[in-house]
This record gives sequence, C-alpha cells and structure tokens, in this order.
Amino acid sequence: MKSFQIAASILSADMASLADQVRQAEAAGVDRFHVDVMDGHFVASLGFSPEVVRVVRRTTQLPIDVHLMVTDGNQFTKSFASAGASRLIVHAEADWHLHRTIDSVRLTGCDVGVAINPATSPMVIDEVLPLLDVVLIMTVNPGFGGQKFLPETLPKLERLRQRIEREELSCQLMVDGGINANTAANAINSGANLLVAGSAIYATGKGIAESVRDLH
Ligand SMILES: O=C(CO)[C@H](O)[C@H](O)COP(=O)(O)O
Repeated sequence: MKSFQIAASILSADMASLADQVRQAEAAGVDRFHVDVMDGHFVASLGFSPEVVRVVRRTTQLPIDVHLMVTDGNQFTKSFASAGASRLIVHAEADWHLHRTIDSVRLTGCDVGVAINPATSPMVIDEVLPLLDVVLIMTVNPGFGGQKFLPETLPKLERLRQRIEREELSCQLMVDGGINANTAANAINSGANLLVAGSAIYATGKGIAESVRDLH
C-alpha cells in the first residue's frame, strides 16, 4: 500500500473545462482536490470563490481541501464549508486567534488544518498540533503555481514527523509548492504523506493521466 496521497491543485487547471479537468485527475488516481483561496492581501494573487468549490463538489466525491491564503480565514469558513469543502486550512501567520479559528472550522463539520510559510517556524503550531487533521508545510512562498521547491523546508517536516510519531497523533503532513516527480521523494522521505501538485499534474504538456502516473 502506498504511504502517501496526492491532491490535485486546480490552480493550474484549465478553468474553461474545470469539471473535465477534475474528472481526468480523478480517473488518473489522485486522492483528493486542493482549492486555493487568495485575497490579494495575505498573498498577491486573487481566486478562488466558493462557487468554484461548488463546481468541484458537483463533479467528484473525492475530498476537497480549501487552502485559505487570506488575512481573515475565520470569516470565510461557513461559506466554503457550505460550498462542499471537506477540510479547511488556515494560515498560522494570518490568524491572531488560531485556537478560536480551529474551533470555528470544527463547528462547520469540516476537518481542520493549519499552514505555515517557508519563513515560519513549526513552533507556532506547537500548542495546537494535537487538534489538527493536517499541517500544511508550504514548500514555496504562497500565491503562485509553478514555483521552485525550497529544500530548506525539509527539516521542518522531519521535526513534525518525529513529534507526530512520538505522540501517535493522527495528523497528516502535507506539502505544497514545487512538488513534482523529482521533489516528491525528498518530501516523502522527510515525513510528508500528502503531496499537493498543480503544475506537475495540469501543466506538464504530457496530459493529466501520464503526469499523475509520473508522480506516483
Ligand atoms: O498554494 C499554492 C501556491 O501558493 C498551490 O497549491 C499551487 O497550486 C502549487 O502549485 P505548483 O504545484 O505548481 O507549485
């Protein structure tokens, strides 16, 4: 049995045929979908709305992770939960009251995750780790697809993996940014068990099926 999951990030998908791109990725064997929400403030880009999550939800039964790269994640939890998100991931850097936000995500019925940027120490989530379903270690600075994987983020994965094992926590360790057939192995060897891939699935020029096969 493989020890990792693959999430397809629709940021690099062709929006003109989003439903078809979701179906193709599911048929190719991805385990879940990843939808980026960007507010032009916490990160420089804009996108995606709950309406996009609704389209993905209507198209697949696979879990959908919504990554809230926004200044106030708490204000959007209900709208993305009712659009069909399975899991909401907020940024530790963007939240002064992370514990309260984790509680509000739980109240929506969604699973909960916290993301940290490359410059952020995992110490910021020490106190809440046992409350989480997933930790997202950004392996690029967030906001854009197609960036280069930052190997200096790997020691954070190792450190978190050790604690998760030691305390027998059920939390997944997710990596996002620059994940492809070359960088995935390093991330997995350092402790990641959920790989988010956007351009390595939707923008290789080889087609979705072959790209997912390469990742596996
Ligand atoms: O959060 C993100 C960028 O901030 C993304 O999920 C993005 O889609 C990753 O893209 P790629 O796999 O092309 O690096």
